[in-house]
Amino acid sequence: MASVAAARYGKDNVRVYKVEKDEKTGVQTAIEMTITVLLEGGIETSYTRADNSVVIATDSMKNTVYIKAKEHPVTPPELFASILGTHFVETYAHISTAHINIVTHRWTRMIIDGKPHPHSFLRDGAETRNVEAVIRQGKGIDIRSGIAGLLVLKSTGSQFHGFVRDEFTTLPEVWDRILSTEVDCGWAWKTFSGLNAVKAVLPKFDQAWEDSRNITLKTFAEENSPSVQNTMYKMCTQILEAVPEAKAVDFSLPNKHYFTVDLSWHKGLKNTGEDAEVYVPQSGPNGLIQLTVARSQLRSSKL
Ligand SMILES: O=c1[nH]c(=O)c2[nH]c(=O)[nH]c2[nH]1
Repeated sequence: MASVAAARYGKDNVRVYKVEKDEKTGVQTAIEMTITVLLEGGIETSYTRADNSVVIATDSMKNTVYIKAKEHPVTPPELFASILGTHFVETYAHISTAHINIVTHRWTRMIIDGKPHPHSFLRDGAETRNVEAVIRQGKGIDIRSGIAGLLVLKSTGSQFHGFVRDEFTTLPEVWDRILSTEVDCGWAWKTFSGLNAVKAVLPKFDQAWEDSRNITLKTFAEENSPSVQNTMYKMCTQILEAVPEAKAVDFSLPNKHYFTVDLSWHKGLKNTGEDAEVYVPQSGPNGLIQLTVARSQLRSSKL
């Protein structure tokens, strides 16, 4: 006999834009998000017996996103995800869990003649602020906040040596290399008991995002990196210290390689070692280094 082992469904790629207007100053703020809603619960019969009486149409989920965006603040995204998810598990008795993902895109205020412009913005990069929230009926809210698509490069201040050398190894050891990656990182909050518990720590969400971003950039820039592995561990431990409410921090970093090119065949041009100036950016294959550091592991590593 076959049986349903797992099922969830919902609306993906719900695009929403909201403008916040400060009537006193005339300053407006643009917020653009892409939202995913996935629901779980007593929906098995919709798959096994064509029982649509348990189906909330994904079209209605999309409508709900727009209505809740009108009725409530959409920032910080951790709050809006919690509001949305709580609505679904509290409104529909047979829905036990709501998975709400929010990707917030950058609309950075323009600086015109040295002054912040009241209503004009630019997209200064593909970086997004992300929230993955799981809202369980009567069992609290789990949130992972994060940053994705933050492309960084340093032209020196990175090394890689001392790794395994055997009959499969061709990579030379280097004491000076280019380091580039696209940061995907996240910090998982301790479980919130419900929407009110999320509301109680509201300012901490923006602060955690700012601290995590600053720590990531500062560590990347200032450290003479011995490896992606060690640099990302340093980022994780600092974020755990800066965000006491986070129980774990994770990073996924592709190593975007830049290869040197030997040009000595052309009139003896020197372009290797200390003379390297022209490199060939690689699209793939690339390294991919991942790490999660949890608070308890951090404590035991200090013993
Ligand atoms: O920082 C690095 N870590 C690795 O594991 C690795 N492997 C590799 O080929 N280059 C690098 N760089």
